[in-house]
Amino acid sequence: MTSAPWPAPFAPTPLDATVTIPASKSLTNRYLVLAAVADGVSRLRAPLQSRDSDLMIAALRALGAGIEEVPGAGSVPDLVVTPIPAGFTATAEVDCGLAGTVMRFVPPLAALLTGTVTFDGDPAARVRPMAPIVAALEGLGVRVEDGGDGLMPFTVHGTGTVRGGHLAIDAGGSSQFISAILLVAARFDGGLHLEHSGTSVPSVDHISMTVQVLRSLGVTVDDSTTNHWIVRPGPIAAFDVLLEQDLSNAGPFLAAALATRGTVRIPNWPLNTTQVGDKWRTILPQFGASVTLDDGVLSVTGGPEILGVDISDTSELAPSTAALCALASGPSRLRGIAHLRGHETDRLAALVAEINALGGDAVETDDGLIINPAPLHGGLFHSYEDHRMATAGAIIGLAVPGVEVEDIATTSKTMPAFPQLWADMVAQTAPVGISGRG
Ligand SMILES: O=C(O)C1=C[C@@H](OP(=O)(O)O)[C@@H](O)[C@H](O)C1
Ligand SMILES: C=C(OP(=O)(O)O)C(=O)O
Repeated sequence: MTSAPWPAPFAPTPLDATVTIPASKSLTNRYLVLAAVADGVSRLRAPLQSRDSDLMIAALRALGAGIEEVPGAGSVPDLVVTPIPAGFTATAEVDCGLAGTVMRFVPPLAALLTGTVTFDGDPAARVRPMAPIVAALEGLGVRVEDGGDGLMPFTVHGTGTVRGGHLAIDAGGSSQFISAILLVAARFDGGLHLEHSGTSVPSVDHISMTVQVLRSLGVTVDDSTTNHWIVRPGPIAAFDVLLEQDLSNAGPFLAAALATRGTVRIPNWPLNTTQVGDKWRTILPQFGASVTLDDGVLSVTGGPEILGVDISDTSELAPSTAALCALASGPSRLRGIAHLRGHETDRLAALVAEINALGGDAVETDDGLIINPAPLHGGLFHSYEDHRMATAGAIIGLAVPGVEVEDIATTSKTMPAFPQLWADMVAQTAPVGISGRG
């Protein structure tokens, strides 16, 4: 169900705000999968609570994992995960919603069980690329029944073991195809030699995250040859981990500093992280912001104007980046993001449509966007059930009076608290006008 249009807070004066962001989706859902196949009971401290993590928890419970909420140190409960018992037989239907991490990461795990597991999701999920996962499982000797198109819905018929060995897939559509197989590969009889057979893999930082998380749990992964990953069969250690905040979801809040020529601070910024969102520290200065990281506090101050940029491989940071480009005084180009056409929506088309509907000048290229300066006006910014489209609209709305975001509740995919956190951030600087239409 969608909510009424959300009048995006307009900030006529510079913000001066401090914000804390909930936990990382990518880390929470990786650790959940790994806890389900680990050698003992694991604990996730301060995990993300969101639609994508809820869907992952429900999926893993349906596959036999025990997942219990217990009081944590803060307001968010910890999760204690008991792994799937050996020999577990599953007959389950997994709802993937629109979560790439659920639809890609869980089928290889289902292949390790005995039984039949059907995967389906939102209508928008049924067009997200899945064929390399289906092909990978079939290549590993697992029977998968689909409609012949490699899309959801499909059913995985597990026999309790996966033989492993050498496997070549084309992961040009999503890094998640690689991460998905790597996450459980130590449980394959012969381990795995995974090879990417296409030209380039997108979102490589997310693959590095997978590799580093696996290594931290004692799994041997060799990624020394480009486009090859070798995982040795063996134990996956149980763990007790405190989740980092989501640095990609920090993006809209940091962008708010630029959109209002103000300052936004985020405490507890991790000093060593595998999250792609750490790249904000190099992306935002290109727009003219000053960025410092002192005593774990990331502080971003917007410059007198937002400069145009030319940036490659922004991955899931692209929608927030594009929102800043739409507010910039010079032309911008975003490259290396063709695969965004297979994200929650076709993000390239959606960004062009919504920026231009507000008077902007954006065009698609083969692999990204060109966004030229143009005076923006208020209007309805559609979110396409895409959390990052909704937050892109919020960024623009800070600088342009009269922007409304359709379906702001879609931010619950990874950050249900977004509207509240955004309002709290804006309220930290008075006076503030709230400017909706009508
Ligand atoms: O592994 C992950 O946690 C993710 C990988 C990336 O997917 P793509 O490679 O499809 O961009 C990213 O965009 C997504 O939000 C999360
Ligand atoms: C692409 C994204 O999500 P998903 O994990 O559903 O692929 C995203 O969060 O930007």
